[in-house]
Amino acid sequence: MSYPQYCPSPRELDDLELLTTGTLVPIVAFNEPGSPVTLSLPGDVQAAAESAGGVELVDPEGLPLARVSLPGGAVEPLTHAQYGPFRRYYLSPEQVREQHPDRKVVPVVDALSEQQLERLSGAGPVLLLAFVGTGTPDLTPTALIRATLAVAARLEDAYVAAVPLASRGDATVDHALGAQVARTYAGDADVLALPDAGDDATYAPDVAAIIEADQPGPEEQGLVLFFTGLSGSGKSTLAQALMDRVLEQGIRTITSLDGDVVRRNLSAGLTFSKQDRETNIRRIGWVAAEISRHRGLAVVSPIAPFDETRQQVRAMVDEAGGAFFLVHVATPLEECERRDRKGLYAKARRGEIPEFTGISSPYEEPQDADVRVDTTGRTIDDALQDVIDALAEAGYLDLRTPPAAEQPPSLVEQGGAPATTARRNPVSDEASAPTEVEEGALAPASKPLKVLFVCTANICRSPYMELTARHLAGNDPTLEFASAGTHGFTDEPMNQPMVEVLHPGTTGHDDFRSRRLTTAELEWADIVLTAEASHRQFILDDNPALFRKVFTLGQFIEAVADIGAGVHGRELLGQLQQRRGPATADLDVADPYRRGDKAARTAADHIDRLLRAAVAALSSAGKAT
Ligand SMILES: Nc1ncnc2c1ncn2[C@@H]1O[C@H](COP(=O)(O)OS(=O)(=O)O)[C@@H](OP(=O)(O)O)[C@H]1O
Ligand SMILES: Nc1ncnc2c1ncn2[C@@H]1O[C@H](COP(=O)(O)OP(=O)(O)O)[C@@H](O)[C@H]1O
Repeated sequence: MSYPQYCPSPRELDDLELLTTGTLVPIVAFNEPGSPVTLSLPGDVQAAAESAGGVELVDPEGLPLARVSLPGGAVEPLTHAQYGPFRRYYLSPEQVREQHPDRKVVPVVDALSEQQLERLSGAGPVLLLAFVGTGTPDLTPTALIRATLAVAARLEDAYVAAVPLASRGDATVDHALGAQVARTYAGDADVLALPDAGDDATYAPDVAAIIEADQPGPEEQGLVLFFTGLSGSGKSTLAQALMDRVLEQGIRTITSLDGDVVRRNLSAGLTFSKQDRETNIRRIGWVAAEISRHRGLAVVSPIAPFDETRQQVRAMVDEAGGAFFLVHVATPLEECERRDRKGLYAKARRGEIPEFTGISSPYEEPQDADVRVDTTGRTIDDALQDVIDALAEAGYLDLRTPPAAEQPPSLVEQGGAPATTARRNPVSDEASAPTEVEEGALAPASKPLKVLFVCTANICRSPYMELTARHLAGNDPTLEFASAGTHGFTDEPMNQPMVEVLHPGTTGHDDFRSRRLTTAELEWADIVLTAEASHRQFILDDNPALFRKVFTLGQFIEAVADIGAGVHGRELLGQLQQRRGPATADLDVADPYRRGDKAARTAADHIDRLLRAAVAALSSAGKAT
């Protein structure tokens, strides 16, 4: 009967290696009575192992390392771990006694100080035994070996060996086990235990440099910004606004793992059962932790309703050496339900969505949040400020100072797309030279404002918007228009029912051909106006940094109405951020495709109403003349 396979924890993997090399003698097997060297199997694996008589332990990549018999826990090695930096220094007690006999063995769990070095210089031939197991050194294992090699180079006669003795989280047990291992390595020679470095310790310059490089300050550390809260609480909105600020500062890059986006990609197919939600969050946590391992910044915004799973993510990030910062977007259920921007709460109340968080599935309020923000009755910028202040206070990220070149908001060019890249003008289809506008610099008032309309296939609504807007604008030199589709085919003509409802005198429909939305077009545009919220979301999923310039046409007009008459062009764009309301479904322009002439007429009338207000507000012609 074949043994079930199991990949143990990092601590257990370290122990396995030590058991197979005889490092832990007199302990020779897992789970000896009273021994701290344990292997714990999940219930199903334990049951299968008991009936098979043992378990096969594999490394995280699935390579079989050893068989462990049950009961008894005796270990039969299959392969030795052969990889990892400085592997050549991982010597067994037998190898040490053979290669480096009669040396005092000095256990090392941290970089050695100048004072400790001084102590060693008169000690004769030594073997510095670096304890590099999981959780033992404060430094990473590689840095501890590097620092120990640097110290050995300063001594007259010293060698270095490494042993992966892991911490059990109990100082007394760790100390006893460490002493026992050191004695095993020493054999007949002595063990020389150095006193702790103490607070006044100083380090040789090369050792100090190794410590510093290994322990980045909080501002250089990887960071996982974790927004948790009910659906509609404002997680994505705040996360996106925060990412804008990070990108504007230009110091760090970001990986965004938005709840909805993850569900469409990394977690496609998962449901909202407790188990699937946990899987979803652990996947997000795993990816985010890997990003933090490489000192990146990951911004994640799932509901993450369960405390235990959030704690697991915290532990994963911690293990990867990153910092975990929990933002509880604590907008109460009543407010989220009032917003109901996706209409999901209403459905959940009607029983059409089972296990809906806050209604029929629990949300466990975090007790360990680094900051708690209730967005009720507050502007996005105001709520964001709480997060920014808390981040700065924690020392991870200081977004309080605006970029040096910050200009008065009404004059700053909108959007986060780099302004120095070559831009294609989608209207004329000519490649334009790189613009002379530097990021953050004033956008010359004389430059036309570029408006991009977006719908699904660029054959009904967005071409109608483009052509009608141009018709309404007449010869207005302050405006340029283009359109594109999120999906669908390119080079299709405009849909005939929509051509039929164009205003008399509107030109361009004969030559019009559909186009798929590209990054170049998004960069070209000063403002992007979409037919539906789903188009806006589609763009923001891939380009969260464009948050400030993408609106649904209906959402834009609501904000314009709020700002009032008399504000035009770029000045208007500057004020939009403060007046931005939600892109709710009732503001969408319904899709008339294949729904007959009446639907085309309805869509055209709806668009006309919105466009008249839009063109009047976006045009600076009245002001310029
Ligand atoms: N049953 C149920 N409960 C909660 N939410 C639901 C459900 N069904 C669909 N949705 C939509 O999915 C979004 C939440 O997905 P998450 O991946 O963040 O949820 S979880 O963390 O796995 O619990 C959430 O999006 P946000 O509003 O952005 O939070 C909802 O739009
Ligand atoms: N102060 C605020 N902070 C964040 N969102 C706000 C605020 N005030 C109103 N809202 C609105 O609440 C809604 C929150 O939606 P969203 O950010 O998608 O939430 P979640 O990602 O938590 O589901 C948006 O429509 C947003 O415009």
